[in-house]
Amino acid sequence: MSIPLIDLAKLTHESDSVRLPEVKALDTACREIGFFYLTNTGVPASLLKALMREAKHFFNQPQEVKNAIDIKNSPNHRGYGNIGEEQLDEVTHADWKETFDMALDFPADHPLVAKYPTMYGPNQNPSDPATLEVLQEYYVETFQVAQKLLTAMAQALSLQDDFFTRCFTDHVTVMRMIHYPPRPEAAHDNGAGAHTDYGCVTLLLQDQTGGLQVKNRQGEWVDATPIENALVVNIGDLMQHWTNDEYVSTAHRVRASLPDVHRYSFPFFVEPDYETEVSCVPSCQSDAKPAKYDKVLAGDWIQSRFDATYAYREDKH
Ligand SMILES: O=C(O)CCC(=O)C(=O)O
Ligand SMILES: [Fe+2]
Repeated sequence: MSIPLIDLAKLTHESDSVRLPEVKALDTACREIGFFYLTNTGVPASLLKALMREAKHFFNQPQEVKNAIDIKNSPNHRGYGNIGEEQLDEVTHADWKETFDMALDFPADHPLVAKYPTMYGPNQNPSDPATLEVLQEYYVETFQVAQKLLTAMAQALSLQDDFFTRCFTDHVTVMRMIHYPPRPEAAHDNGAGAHTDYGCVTLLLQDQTGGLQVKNRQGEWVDATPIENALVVNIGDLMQHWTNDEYVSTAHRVRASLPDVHRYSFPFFVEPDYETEVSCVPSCQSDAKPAKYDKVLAGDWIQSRFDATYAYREDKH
């Protein structure tokens, strides 16, 4: 099974005859493979180029500059993660990649920071203001894409339009930059080990290198070949819970770059307010198919997944 294309301009079109078939196609993609390309996102191509440029600039800096904002020093998981820090596949190797994470910036005296200090708090920003500006702009633009997409998903699931978007007031959506450096010839080739994502949906921008693979229902690894200016979207575990396994959170992985290739990618992990109560939506349960999962707080769920993949967080709380 290949990865379908979904057009955001059609998903948000005012004419039913254009919008409804696309919402149906979105629904099918979420059920059958849990992955699709999103085209016509409205994010300016110039911003995507600027982001790529700033990522190269950021990761190219001397190690001590990056270490100054080491994620290990952030109780709430923001900043720079060195190679080997994250291991997505719990049974094989640490990932061959370096990362930078940012999210909404909550001042240290905000009540949510006191309540959930491992999820809310300040960012650790790159020192170059030009980089920060581009990252913030991309965060704002991509969050708008996420809101449109979540609205279309609510429609696909016969829910009120704002069923999902109303859970995004103090949300913990994370924007990440990843650099997969060339790996030494003899090293293992886990760029990112096989895993599912934790949140609602992930919107991924990738460069033209390739390497991302998706496991289809037949258990085969399918290449998510880059399409210029399109985002690769996948369903996360929280959305799978929310929909009683109707929408599938699908395993994916990244093969590490060849010895002389650098790859850059930008996942945007769309995650709702910590205190969002996630229990099966009405349209996904029936007498024949009762809710499979207990109600869970979105933040508790995401937290437990973080702790499993980042060694340093295990003794944090
Ligand atoms: O780099 C990629 O293409 C995918 C990364 C990914 O799956 C993740 O960070 O969750
Ligand atoms: Fe992922």
